[in-house]
Amino acid sequence: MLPASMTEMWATVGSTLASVMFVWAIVRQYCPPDLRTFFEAYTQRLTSYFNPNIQISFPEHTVDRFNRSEAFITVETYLSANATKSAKRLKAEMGKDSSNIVLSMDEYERVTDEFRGIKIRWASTKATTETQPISFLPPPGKRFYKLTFHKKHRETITKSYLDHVLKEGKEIRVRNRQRKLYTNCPTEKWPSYKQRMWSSIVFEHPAKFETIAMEPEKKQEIIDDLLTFSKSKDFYAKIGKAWKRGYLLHGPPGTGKSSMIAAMANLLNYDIYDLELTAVKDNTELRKLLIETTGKSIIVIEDIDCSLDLTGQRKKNAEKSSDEEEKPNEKIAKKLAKEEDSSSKVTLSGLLNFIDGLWSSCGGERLIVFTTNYVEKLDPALIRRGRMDKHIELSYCGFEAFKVLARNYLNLEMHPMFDAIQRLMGETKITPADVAENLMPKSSLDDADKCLSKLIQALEEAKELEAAKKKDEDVKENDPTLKDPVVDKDTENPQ
Ligand SMILES: Nc1ncnc2c1ncn2[C@@H]1O[C@H](COP(=O)(O)OP(=O)(O)OP(=O)(O)O)[C@@H](O)[C@H]1O
Ligand SMILES: [Mg+2]
Repeated sequence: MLPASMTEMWATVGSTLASVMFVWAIVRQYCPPDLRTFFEAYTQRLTSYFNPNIQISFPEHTVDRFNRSEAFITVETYLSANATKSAKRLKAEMGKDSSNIVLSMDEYERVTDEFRGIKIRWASTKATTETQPISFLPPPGKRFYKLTFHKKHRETITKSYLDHVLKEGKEIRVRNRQRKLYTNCPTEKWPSYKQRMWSSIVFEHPAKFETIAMEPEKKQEIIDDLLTFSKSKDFYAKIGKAWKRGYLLHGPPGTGKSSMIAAMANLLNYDIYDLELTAVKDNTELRKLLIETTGKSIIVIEDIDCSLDLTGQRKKNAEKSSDEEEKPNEKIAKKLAKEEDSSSKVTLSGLLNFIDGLWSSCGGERLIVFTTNYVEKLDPALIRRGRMDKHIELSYCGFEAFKVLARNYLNLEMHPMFDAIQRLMGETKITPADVAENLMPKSSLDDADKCLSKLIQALEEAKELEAAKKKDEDVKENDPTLKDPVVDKDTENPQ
């Protein structure tokens, strides 16, 4: 039992505390705001004098209050991945694609993190804001994360730990984000505020480098090239070059150019901007589109030879013919050509600027990929190294490429029919798309033998067709009377 004097003392302490709190409540309510702020600031200074800890807070909303602060989101991501392992109260929210649940620290929860042996405390707090005027904006500084550490670690925390949190948080965000496939909207719709320059869907193409059929060494070379590029931020900065790289994929139809672009995006975790050049009005619009793209992306222009008159030849010829005598039909044709021309005025120089002009450096970490079936038609300026740094030829299916397809489609490593296929592939040309189509089982009764027989049959047919064509050409070669009349397309009369 406590002695009487002790009991009395506790009673006095208790009643004094109650009185102080009562008086403080009165002061808080009736004290003029200026005086109250003065008191609070003074108390803060007094406590911080004795408190050995330092606090850094990351408020959710920045001054403009519309956007969530980047720092807050990054810290939130970092903590969701790292600290939620130890937190006892978690908050569950639906992920962006509504297919997964994202966990984060609940409000007023605390967790500890460790960095180079230093203990760091994180708390998720909510500021109790005074009554707000009616506003459509989110209340200022509503939620924030608070980082607390001992003042002797100030240097390490502010210099190294915060960098580590931001870097890791950003990496997790990139890993978790949903990738998008963008396409440019027709320019006449831009002024509408609802219409964006790029519209997007979620990018979920299953192509991977493992499923692309090509020689293993060539494939490895491309993978190494891409991975080296994605890790070369500092190197590009050192050599004074914008962090971007151009790829030209060329080859006959059905050899895997589009599939390779999807595989590239999946390998590097990049978005794809599929640029439809014919829908772009002029060079200025092209530049605007470029500015709207983000980093970690692949800008694709498919069939570049069809998108533009990039050879610079045809127009010159057309101009030349205008000096000569004009027939009525020619006049109409020219008028039509002019009208067509006004729909897209993107020029070769505009495109070159798009690739490596000053504007192209904004954003960084971008691949620019052109595809074409006819590389020889392109202007050499467009595809010179430095613009299109790496030229990749995707060609007809070789035996090594066939083995990749056989593994993917039929789960086959070896088969007695492989020898016949290898021989035939040496004698004739077939695209990977045709091989893939033959290897694809069409019913539950189609087994490996049936699919391989179908492929052999297709190869034999292709071989016969090629032989017949060659024979035809040889006959024409030896008999000049059978040769086709030579037609110059550029000067051809459009009658
Ligand atoms: N190298 C390849 N590896 C695996 N599959 C391939 C390959 N090439 C073609 N295919 C198959 O053929 C289909 C068509 O290929 P893809 O669209 O990539 O060809 P492309 O070269 O882009 O043709 P185009 O020049 O006509 O655009 C793909 O869906 C894929 O299944
Ligand atoms: Mg394609």
